[in-house]
Amino acid sequence: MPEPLLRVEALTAGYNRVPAVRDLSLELAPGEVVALLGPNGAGKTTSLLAMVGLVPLMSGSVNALGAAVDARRPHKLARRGVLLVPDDRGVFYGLSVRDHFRLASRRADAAREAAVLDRFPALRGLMGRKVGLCSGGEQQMLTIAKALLGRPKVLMIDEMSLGLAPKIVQEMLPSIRDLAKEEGIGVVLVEQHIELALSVADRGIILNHGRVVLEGAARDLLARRDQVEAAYFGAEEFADTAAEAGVPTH
Ligand SMILES: Nc1ncnc2c1ncn2[C@@H]1O[C@H](COP(=O)(O)OP(=O)(O)OP(=O)(O)O)[C@@H](O)[C@H]1O
Repeated sequence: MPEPLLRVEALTAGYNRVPAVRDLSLELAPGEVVALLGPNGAGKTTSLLAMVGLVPLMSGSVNALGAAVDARRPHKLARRGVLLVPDDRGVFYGLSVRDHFRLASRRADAAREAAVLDRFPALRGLMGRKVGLCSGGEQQMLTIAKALLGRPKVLMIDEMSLGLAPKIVQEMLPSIRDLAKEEGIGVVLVEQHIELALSVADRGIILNHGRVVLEGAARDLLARRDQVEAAYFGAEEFADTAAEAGVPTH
C-alpha cells in the first residue's frame, strides 16, 4: 500500500481553548477523495485549517507528505503541494482570468496550462474577461484551475459548491474526482451536497458538533441514507441508536 499523502491522528483543534473538532483521524492515499460532511458549524472548515497548520492543534497530529505539519510554516506546506482552496474563491474582481493564470502559474509551463484548460474548457473563452464579470461557476472553475496549475499533491477544497447552481456542481465534482485519479492527487472535499459528494468520493466522514458521528466507504454511506441523515440531524440520538445497533460510528 502506498504511503498516505496525509495522516491525521486524533486531531483536536478550536478557538480560545474551546475545541471545534475533536479526535478526527483520517488517511488520504494518492488519488483518493475523502468527503468531509456535516451540518453548519460541525467543524469542517476548522478541520481543514488545522490540517494545513492555519489553526494550531490542541492535541493529536497531522503528517503531510511524510513530515509533521508545522503551524508556524503553513506557506511551506503550500509550496510542497498541500493546498487549501477556501470557500471565498480567493479571486480579484478587477483582474482578468489571464492575469490570475499568470499570477498562479509561476511554476507551470505552457503544457500544464493547456492541460488544466482542457479540464475547464469554458475558461479558454474567458481569458480576457475581468473576474468580477465572470459567473460564480466560472470564478469557482478559475479557483480550482489556479490550484491545479502548480501540480498539487493534496487539495483540500472547502465548499466549492457555495452559491453555485446544482448543475454546475454536478459537472465540476466528477471533473475533480477524475483529475485526482489521473494525477494521484489526494482530495479532502468539504461539501454540503451530501449525495453528490459521496457519489464522487471514496470515503465519507460525517462530523456533527465537532465529532465524527459516522464514517465509511462512500458507496456504503450512499446505501445507508437514513443513517447519514440521522448523523446529520440528530448526532446525539444517532450515537445512542448506532451503539445499540452495533453500527460503527468511528
Ligand atoms: N475564528 C473563530 N473564532 C471562534 N470560533 C470559531 C471561529 N471559526 C469558527 N468558529 C466556531 O467553530 C465551530 C466550527 O466552525 P467551522 O467553521 O469549522 O464549521 P463548519 O462545519 O465548516 O461550518 P459551515 O458549514 O457553516 O461552514 C462553530 O461553532 C464556529 O462558530
